[in-house]
Amino acid sequence: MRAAERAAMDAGTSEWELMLRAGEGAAHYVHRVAAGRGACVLCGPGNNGGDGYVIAESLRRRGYAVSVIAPLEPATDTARKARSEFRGEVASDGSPEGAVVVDCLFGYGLARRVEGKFAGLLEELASSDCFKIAIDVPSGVESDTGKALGPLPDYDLTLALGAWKQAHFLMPVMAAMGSKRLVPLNLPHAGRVARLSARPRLSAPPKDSHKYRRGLVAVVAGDMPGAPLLSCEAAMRAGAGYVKLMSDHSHPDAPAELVIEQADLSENLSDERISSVLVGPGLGRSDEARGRLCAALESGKPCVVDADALHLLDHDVIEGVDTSRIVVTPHEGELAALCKSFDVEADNKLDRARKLHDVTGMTILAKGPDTICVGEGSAVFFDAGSSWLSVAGSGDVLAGIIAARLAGHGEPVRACEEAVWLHHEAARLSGAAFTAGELASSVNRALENFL
Ligand SMILES: NC(=O)C1=CN([C@@H]2O[C@H](COP(=O)(O)OP(=O)(O)OC[C@H]3O[C@@H](n4cnc5c(N)ncnc54)[C@H](OP(=O)(O)O)[C@@H]3O)[C@@H](O)[C@H]2O)[C@@H](O)CC1
Ligand SMILES: [K+]
Repeated sequence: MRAAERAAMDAGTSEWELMLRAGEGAAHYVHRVAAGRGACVLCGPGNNGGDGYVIAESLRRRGYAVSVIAPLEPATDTARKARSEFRGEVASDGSPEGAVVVDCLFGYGLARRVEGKFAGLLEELASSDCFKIAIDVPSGVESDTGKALGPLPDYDLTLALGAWKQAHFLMPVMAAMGSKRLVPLNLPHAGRVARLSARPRLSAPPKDSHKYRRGLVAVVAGDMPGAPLLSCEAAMRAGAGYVKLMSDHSHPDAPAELVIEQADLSENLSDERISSVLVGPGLGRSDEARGRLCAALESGKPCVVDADALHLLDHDVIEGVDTSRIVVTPHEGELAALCKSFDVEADNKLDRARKLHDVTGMTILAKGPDTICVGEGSAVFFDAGSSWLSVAGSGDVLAGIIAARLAGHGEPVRACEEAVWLHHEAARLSGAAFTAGELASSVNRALENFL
């Protein structure tokens, strides 16, 4: 964000102009929700506070009763200019009062724990029943990592300025931001920025399609039959033309359309019509399971590695394998296990996923309420899906969807993005307290909504 702002300034746009765009753009939203009711703006010493004075002046000109509380005088030239342009009163003390309170204490310049008067204001805000708006990011939050450095009220609305910051899509702060909106500043993009996954557009199979062209997914099963069946169901409903279950067990509950292949796994996986392989759900963690994982990876096909298989992955297992074709789908505990196996250390989820990708070359879909995908290109973030997705078998369904999308086009990051959207949409269609089986059977209806 700083680089983008610097580039805009080097190209002739002043910092003041950027602050006006930010403040006026945000004021527009504040005006819409305040709808004439009294507003209070909390201003910090940096440019986030500067935005606050611009917002306050914009509201004042619209006829609002606006109060401003600023515990410290502005510390930057641009914030001082914003302060001098505000024609209303500024108090250094007081309580946030008014139907709407706008929090401009700190933005991405927050550098240490919030204490003293600033912490007091955020605590009062937290216990108030006003409508709470955070400008850029909630003021007690480190914008790169989402780490809380101070009190974190439950906001109703967060207005990101110019671009999304990583904290907008990371837990636990993501859950405290309320609705999120982006105020455009018309900045050029610069450097490695956070990318929010855009709603994908999927297409129906072409007129001359046949089952292999749509993709043949091989699901490698192990000791436990239930999980891979969920993955198969999801893969069939996520657009794959053909799904085979590679299993040495009998599956009396398997649907008639699922082909089950037994015996020599490596031989079966050498079928050149297979376009992706999923291994992990129900695999177990025995030596035999490890052998099946190796067979899946050695097939050279694009491969989704999930669940038990994540505990078996290490440097030896991926030795000589083209890891750019591998997608791993760890939840928090599995991510920690993978980091241990590959000697990766980092103190937050995003950095763990990034480093794991750098060390292994695999695409990492780090699951959770704040799912992140790190593969080729910049990290991809997602808006939260239904919290009902926290149910056993939900990951098996997601893995099956990824395998189906991967079978269709072979692009790991794209497959992950499409799958997360389909998974969220299937959850939305399934309502409350659904089972993983119901989730899997909603995937084709979800797909229909992206055509
Ligand atoms: N640059 C641009 O072009 C544009 C930027 N824009 C806006 O600027 C925001 C970034 O502004 P910023 O860099 O001035 O940082 P900001 O978040 O206001 O805070 C820094 C100040 O707080 C202080 N401080 C830090 N931690 C503290 C603590 N715990 N407790 C107490 N004090 C603490 C710190 O003091 P210091 O650490 O230097 O002692 C410094 O004085 C950005 O989020 C967006 O809203 C938009 O207007 C668009 C144009
Ligand atoms: K803020």
